[in-house]
Amino acid sequence: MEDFPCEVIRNFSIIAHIDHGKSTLADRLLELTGTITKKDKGLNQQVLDKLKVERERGITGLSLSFSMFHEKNGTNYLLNLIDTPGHVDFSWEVARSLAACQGALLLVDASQGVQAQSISVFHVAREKGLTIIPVLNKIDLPAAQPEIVALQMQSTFGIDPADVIQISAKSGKGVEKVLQAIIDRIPPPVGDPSVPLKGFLFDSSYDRYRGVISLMSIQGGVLRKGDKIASCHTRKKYEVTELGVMHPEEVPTDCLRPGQVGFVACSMKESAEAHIGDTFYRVGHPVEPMPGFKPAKAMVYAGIYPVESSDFLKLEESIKRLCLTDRSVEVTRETSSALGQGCRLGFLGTLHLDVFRQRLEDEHDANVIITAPTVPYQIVHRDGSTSLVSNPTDFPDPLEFASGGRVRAVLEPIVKASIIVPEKYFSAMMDLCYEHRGTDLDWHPLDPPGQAGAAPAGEDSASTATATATATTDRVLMRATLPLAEIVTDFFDKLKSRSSGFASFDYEDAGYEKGDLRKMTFLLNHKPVDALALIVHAKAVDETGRYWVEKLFKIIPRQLFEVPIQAAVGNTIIARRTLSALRADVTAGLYGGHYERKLKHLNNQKESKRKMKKVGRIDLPQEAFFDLLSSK
Ligand SMILES: Nc1nc2c(ncn2[C@@H]2O[C@H](COP(=O)(O)OP(=O)(O)OP(=O)(O)O)[C@@H](O)[C@H]2O)c(=O)[nH]1
Repeated sequence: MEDFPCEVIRNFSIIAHIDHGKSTLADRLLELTGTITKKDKGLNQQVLDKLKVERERGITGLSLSFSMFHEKNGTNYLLNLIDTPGHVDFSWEVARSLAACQGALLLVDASQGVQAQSISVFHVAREKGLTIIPVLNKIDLPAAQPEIVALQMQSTFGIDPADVIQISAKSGKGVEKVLQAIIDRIPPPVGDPSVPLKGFLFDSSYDRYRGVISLMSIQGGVLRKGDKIASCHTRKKYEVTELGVMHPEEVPTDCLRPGQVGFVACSMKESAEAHIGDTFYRVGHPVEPMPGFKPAKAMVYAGIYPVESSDFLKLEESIKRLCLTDRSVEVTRETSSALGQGCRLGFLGTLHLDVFRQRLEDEHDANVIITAPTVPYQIVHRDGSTSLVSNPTDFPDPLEFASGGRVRAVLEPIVKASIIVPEKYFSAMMDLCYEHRGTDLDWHPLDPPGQAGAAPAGEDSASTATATATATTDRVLMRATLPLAEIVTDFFDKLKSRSSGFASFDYEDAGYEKGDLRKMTFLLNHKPVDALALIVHAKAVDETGRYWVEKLFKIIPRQLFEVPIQAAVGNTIIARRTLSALRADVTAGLYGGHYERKLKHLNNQKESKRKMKKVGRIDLPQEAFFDLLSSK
């Protein structure tokens, strides 16, 4: 690695909206630099496919970060592609991993145009001061409109259309120019080998035998096998057992030098110890950590319970195992009187939750009930202290807000959302934002005047041409401030269905704001069911109460006695329905003449029902909760 000083190194990332061709371009670059030869292409294609599947499912599977060697005009360059996570839930991690780069390829699909995530990743890259190389992909598609999309990039990002490189990552056309631009336009990293070691952790994966494998970028000093290093964040110490470059598989090296990027194995046992954005130093030689480090924070919480209560220990074991490979899930045990033992899990977002559930079901064969997702609320107490509440059952009751109560206010997380949509769906999107307590709504046209809009995100190439033809209107970029709680349920589904799939959406964290919120409880036969408690905005109390009571009414099986189903806020009942009793037909077989006997039977039945009501509680099967919480 001594042969590669900073001047011949380029560290870059590919940033793009989902499906715009990031992996395909990475694959082409590997091929063009001979990292994957045509001969073993088949084998490596499998490696890439496996990576992709892993990434789609596990999110933290293996990274697509690689080192490539490329000779140009007699100089041997070391090009490091640094992968960034591809979903909005991880936008904060994207920002961290970009800190290891000096440049980024901004990849935009020429048939779909600039999308919401293209804009957010562009801004992150620009804030980091990276050199941005605009690349238009998929120019081979009949629906591609490279000139129009280049103008869109000009009006949205201020990019000179002359700087835009047009490629087809699929066929390889134009990809050579991308390689040239990486060398010509991206500045080399700076770093001094003689200063104390400073390693920046930008990604990690998990290996069953070796524990956590970190990907690090060396900012200063030299890292060698056997070195004792420590984390600035946790202060934990480790010994480097293996290190090297990803080419594209692990290739051990003697050392990693400034500006270089590689893998480091150092007996780190759990993924949770590998914090993206953490800085490592040589034990005894502390350094100033890279700026702006914050550990990943969970934004969506949900309780997870086994459908069969007796499966709890098995479920807990499965959750623990999955957490070994996913550093960002928070886990605590919780008990519900309705559902028994379970775990409360914190996720980065709802997609993260879905992926986790999917993995539990697929890889661990678990059958689980997941409670409604909740965001973390900040409770401001009268004595000035604050606490976070992420479980509706811990949310203060209305009495506690009253004068003399312990709570002064509740703050809820809010986000700044961006939506890109053809103008004809604009008013539907505005309504959607207002329905979800959107404020500060602001918009402006995205496409230069008179240009046709592009195809909906996610369309496959075959239908892209038709889709482009239908979207004849210009597109607008809308921005709004929304409470996070409003977008963790069905916001995204509504956004897609009300825009016929044309809207793209992204959001970023925007801190906390005061919210007028209430804890809603549901009572079955006058008993509150903890697993169903919700936190609801004051204005939505009536509607939400009625909706859930109706849903419960449909799902709960009738009992031998009457069951009132109620929604309540504090002591106030918001909605009620009553399940009538199943009437066992004790008089069947008795006919007309025996009137007195019939009456006697009916009276007996009434008496026994009264008894049942007194002792009556509902034994809701877990499956009923499953139906209730998994249906929309
Ligand atoms: N026609 C055409 N299709 C392409 C091109 N580049 C990529 N694709 C296709 O576009 C789809 C998405 O490409 P990927 O490389 O998986 O996109 P990605 O950005 O890595 O996707 P995510 O990892 O899901 O964000 C795939 O079906 C590719 O085959 C291209 O230049 N032309």
